[in-house]
Amino acid sequence: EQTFAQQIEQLRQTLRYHEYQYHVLDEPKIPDAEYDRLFHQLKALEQAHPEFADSHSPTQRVGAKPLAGFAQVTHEIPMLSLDNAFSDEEFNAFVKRIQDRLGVLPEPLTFCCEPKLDGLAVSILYENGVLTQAATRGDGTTGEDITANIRTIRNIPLQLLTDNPPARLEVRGEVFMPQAGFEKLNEMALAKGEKTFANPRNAAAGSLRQLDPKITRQRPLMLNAYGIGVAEGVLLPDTHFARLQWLKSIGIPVNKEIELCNGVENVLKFYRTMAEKRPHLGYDIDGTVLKINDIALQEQLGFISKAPRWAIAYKFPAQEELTV
Ligand SMILES: Cc1ccc(Cn2cc(C(N)=O)ccc2=O)c(C)c1
Repeated sequence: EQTFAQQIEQLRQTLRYHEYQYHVLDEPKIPDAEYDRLFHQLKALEQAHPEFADSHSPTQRVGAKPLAGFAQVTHEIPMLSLDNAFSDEEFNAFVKRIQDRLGVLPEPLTFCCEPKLDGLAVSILYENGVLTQAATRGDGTTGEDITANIRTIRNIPLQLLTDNPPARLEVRGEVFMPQAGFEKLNEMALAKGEKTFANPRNAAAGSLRQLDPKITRQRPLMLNAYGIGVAEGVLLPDTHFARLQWLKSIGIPVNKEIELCNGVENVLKFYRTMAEKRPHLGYDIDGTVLKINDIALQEQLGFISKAPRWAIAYKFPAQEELTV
């Protein structure tokens, strides 16, 4: 015979497991209706026993009331934007710059190749395994606190699926609206004489900017993680691809098209394959993101963050140190 507390905790674990199977592995073990039944069973138990309330329960996705405005969040690590390439030649020039900086390496460079989802970049902070804050990218340094809205997105876990969570883990990813959900949303908006959205990206942006989470909750948004910002109390894998696999293993959804490519030819093949897949992915992408997979090499290469691309300091030769 289980106590109510045990029943409630068991249902929470069961729901988290099924959310992982459905949203992260795309391998549901039960029909949607069965998940729905369990979900409402937990809700009823929690309402009957408020002493066991827990804000991280799978039932706690919609905040109480609308916000008056969005607080600001300063990113501990800036969320920088990417340089663009628009041709094979420009990508080759990018690789050559890397090789010149690294010095020619024995084996070909390994790239982690990802589709570039056309949505909004967000930062989601988990402290001791529970979701505590989420923010938009903003200008890269400061974003808006959209925690309440992010909590309503069903494929974002409110709690990481691990027994020993990191003290702090910042997940970075793209929030997007699949095309089918976008079309359904615009149909409903038309039927209600409300404004429609021009494209899924605008619809996602508009949905995340809602002050009332009850509205955001009705929007078909999803997250795909693409990286890690702050990480404390955990030893991360030493390649980007392995880090994404780790995120997936603890319940964070990662795009299934991501793959490793050795050498430039295979990267360009990935780019062409994604161009072919683009019309039937079910969500908008505006290109690919190609990253050096090895973290040590990433750190060796660093960022061109502060330096503007349009200005350069042309210095005089160093003067001989004045000896006194
Ligand atoms: C009514 C209803 C309930 C749940 C879902 C989607 N879904 C399914 C599962 C599942 N099958 O394990 C788990 C989580 C979840 O979000 C839909 C589409 C509709």
